Amino acid sequence: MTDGPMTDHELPDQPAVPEEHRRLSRDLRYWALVLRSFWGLSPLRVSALVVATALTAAVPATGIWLTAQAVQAVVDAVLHVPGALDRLTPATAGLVALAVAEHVVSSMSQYLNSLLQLEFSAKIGEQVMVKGTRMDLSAYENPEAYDRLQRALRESGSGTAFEVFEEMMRTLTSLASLVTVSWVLFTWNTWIALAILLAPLPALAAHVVFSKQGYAIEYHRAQDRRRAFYYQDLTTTDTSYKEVKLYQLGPYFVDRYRALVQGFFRVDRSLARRRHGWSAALGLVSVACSAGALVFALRSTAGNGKLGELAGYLQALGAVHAAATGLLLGVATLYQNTLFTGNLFDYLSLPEGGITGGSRPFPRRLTHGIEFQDVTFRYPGTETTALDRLSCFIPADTCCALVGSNGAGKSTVVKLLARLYEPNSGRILIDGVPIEEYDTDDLQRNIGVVFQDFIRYEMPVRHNIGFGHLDDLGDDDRIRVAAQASGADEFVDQLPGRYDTTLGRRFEGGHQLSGGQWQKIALARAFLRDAPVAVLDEPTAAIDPEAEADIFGQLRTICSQATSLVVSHRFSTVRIADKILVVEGGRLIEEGSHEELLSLGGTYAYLFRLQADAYLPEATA
Ligand SMILES: Nc1ncnc2c1ncn2[C@@H]1O[C@H](COP(=O)(O)OP(=O)(O)OP(=O)(O)O)[C@@H](O)[C@H]1O
Repeated sequence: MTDGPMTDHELPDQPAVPEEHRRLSRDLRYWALVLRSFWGLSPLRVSALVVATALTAAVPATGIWLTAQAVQAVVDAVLHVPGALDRLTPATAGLVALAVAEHVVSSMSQYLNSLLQLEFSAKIGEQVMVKGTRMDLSAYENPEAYDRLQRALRESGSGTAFEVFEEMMRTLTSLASLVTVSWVLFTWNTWIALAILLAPLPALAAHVVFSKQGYAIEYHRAQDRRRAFYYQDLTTTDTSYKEVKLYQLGPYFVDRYRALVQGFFRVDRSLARRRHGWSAALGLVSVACSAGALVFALRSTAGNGKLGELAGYLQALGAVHAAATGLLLGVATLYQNTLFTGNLFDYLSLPEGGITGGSRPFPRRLTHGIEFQDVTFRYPGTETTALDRLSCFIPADTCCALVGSNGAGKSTVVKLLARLYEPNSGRILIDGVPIEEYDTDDLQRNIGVVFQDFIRYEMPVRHNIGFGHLDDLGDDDRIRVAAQASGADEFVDQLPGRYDTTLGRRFEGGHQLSGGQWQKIALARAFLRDAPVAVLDEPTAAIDPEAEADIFGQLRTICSQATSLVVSHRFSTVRIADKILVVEGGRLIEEGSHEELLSLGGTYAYLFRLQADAYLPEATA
């Protein structure tokens, strides 16, 4: 994919709307999903809305008929036709009653609509969140899947699903209005009825065609839109500000953004030109048709003297135009919004968490250990082999270190152990039992992981640590003990609200921490978990040497109570491990204790000496 936006040249004449989206059956499925969602919110309100819709639909035809009756009664009264005034009174009363009823029903519909909209937007946001928690990690790490997720998120906030529901109701109303008005008109004169009914069609056909194209453009633009947002993000967030400023990257990102947005504009402008050109041209055909209907109606009335019907035709011209416009715009908007809403419902109906486990509870303490047997793994959608028949053993109640150069596969080992991915081949055994036999939730509850890119929750310290074990959120003692273990207690005690101080800058009163302090908080979170398996991916990277020494002491304590895996580039951390596993290119190349590996004189010894020399050049000279 190039970095430039889609240009006019790349835009196909017949846009490549994905095949799936062309199918009516698919749209019907989305409509059914929309209806089911709204019905689920409140069957009573939806039923009331359907009744209101039916009543609204009957208004134009009733109005036309009553107007014709009233006008004819007036004409007859002027001509002194007997009984004319008797017909005028009920027709007038009917028109008044109709106006009142229309007002009441329309107010009620608006109220019901706004309630449903509020309920739906609250509910759908929650559903998207819940779904996000149930998706596999691959949905976040694979660009295509991530795009889909972003589109769904956009739809959940944009209200298009509600518009689909609203349009469905409006389309039904317009359709029913057209049918009832046609019925009245056809009873008067077939040709006039046909002319009136067909008049709006040409002008609106263009809208349907161009809505499809509009959608196709947006659909294919998803990546570029995301890129544009990304450039915006880089120039407007606190985390990127310093580097963007000092490297003077601002103008570059603005230029990239501008190039993308101008590309969007060019394509949109071209579409707008064609859309409006065609609409104007076809609109003329509609105007001609309406004029023809008017001429017919006038001539016919001149012949038969039915002025009541003429009044009905004149009113019908407006009513049919409104209903047909409502219908076709409704269908076009419905079509477009259905496609967008499809993103949301497709996402909500994606298969959840392909990684399923068995029912075996995870052991409270390992007795044998963790074993990778010939494990091979490729990230979904890639050809790179991240782990290549990796075999290694982490004995129970020991502290193992995983070392290797960048991209060697260390974090991938952590992800497989935490069941965020499944190996393509090979087995992972925990206490001799294949990992997939354990209940996945239980397994994940029993692994305390500190990821390299741990989360900095912009919430109080208590939550930042308490999230390690939610049940302990209110247990001050346990939270403090965990903070002591990671060395976080010292600076937390200096914070204005201590454990209730909000961290980060996003929210009012927030207190920003240094990188190392955040890391200590993340460690405290893992310590609180008190899990039988502890995995620390670069646990001390941002921590000062003094604190590091303290944390090592704690790590030793943890290691004596849990089976631990420490991923680190710092050999001062690594050397405390009982066993060190050296990986390269996704394979285990060396293993043993620090001393054993040093005497082996292989990769580990080389890397260790490299680092030690950097610290103590004279000592090792
Ligand atoms: N989400 C991903 N999608 C595709 N490939 C990935 C993904 N994450 C890692 N890889 C690839 O898998 C291989 C192993 O990556 P991994 O992150 O496990 O290395 P690592 O040893 O932890 O590296 P580092 O020391 O830099 O953290 C690398 O070739 C990397 O490019």
